[in-house]
Amino acid sequence: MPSRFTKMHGIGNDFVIVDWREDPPRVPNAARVAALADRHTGIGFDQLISIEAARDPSCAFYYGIWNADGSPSGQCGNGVRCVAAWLYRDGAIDRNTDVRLESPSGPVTVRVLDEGTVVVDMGEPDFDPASLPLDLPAHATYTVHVDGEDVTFGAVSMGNPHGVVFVDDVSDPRVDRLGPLLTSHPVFPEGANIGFAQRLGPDRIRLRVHERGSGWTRACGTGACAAAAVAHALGLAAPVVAVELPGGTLTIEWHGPGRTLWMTGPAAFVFEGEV
Ligand SMILES: N[C@@H](CCC[C@H](N)C(=O)O)C(=O)O
Repeated sequence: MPSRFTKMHGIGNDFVIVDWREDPPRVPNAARVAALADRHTGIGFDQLISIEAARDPSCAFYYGIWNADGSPSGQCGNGVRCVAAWLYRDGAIDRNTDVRLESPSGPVTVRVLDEGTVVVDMGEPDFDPASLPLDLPAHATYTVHVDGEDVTFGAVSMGNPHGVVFVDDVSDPRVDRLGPLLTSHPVFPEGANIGFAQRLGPDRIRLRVHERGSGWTRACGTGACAAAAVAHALGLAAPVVAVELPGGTLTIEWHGPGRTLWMTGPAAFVFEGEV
């Protein structure tokens, strides 16, 4: 792994970004990633993100994503905004211009509005259980038995797996208990990111996300997309929703099946480093 990195965050979901554009594709050692992610003895981050040469010729660059435990992911909403801001600062892409970037789960389109704000076309939310994967027959919502209680959730893939549980209050201790249990529930054979969504009105959701491979994070971009998409599909949300996470707010716009979903939010530089 090259020693230089950029520390960034998207509303408190923090990343180490590494520039591997000149290097052949590689998979970092999971134990090494976990050691670097350690907040006491490493750099500390929720995800490691590499910027690499695109494999798909229709895309400008590829980005790889690894969680704090070293496991790979297919998508990262806050991360892709940071990748776009990094590429803009580097002079590799222009502002106010649509640029296709390749994630492990396929292309997304980013537009840097200024160095601190990025709009992303995240593609169409995929409610097919096989896409997560989720080992249950397709339905609007699913109910599983967890720790002595029945828990109902909606499920969607945003390029990575999400379960969304609607709750009266995201600060309820029940949320802290259920998050890790649902993330590793056997109905999700590859694990899942679990969002707990408190509906504040048709255009506002408060959300906390327990992320697969990284635990509770201050924000999860794909989690915000998933919560807005599930809420819209259940008739609980308008097409444009402000999703309040502990670290800040994202704007999510989705007009329903057949349409792609847009996420708008900030990307911030923290420091440059070397290990
Ligand atoms: N923080 C991310 C999601 C990162 C990946 C996730 N933990 C997974 O394993 O799928 C975001 O902003 O979307």
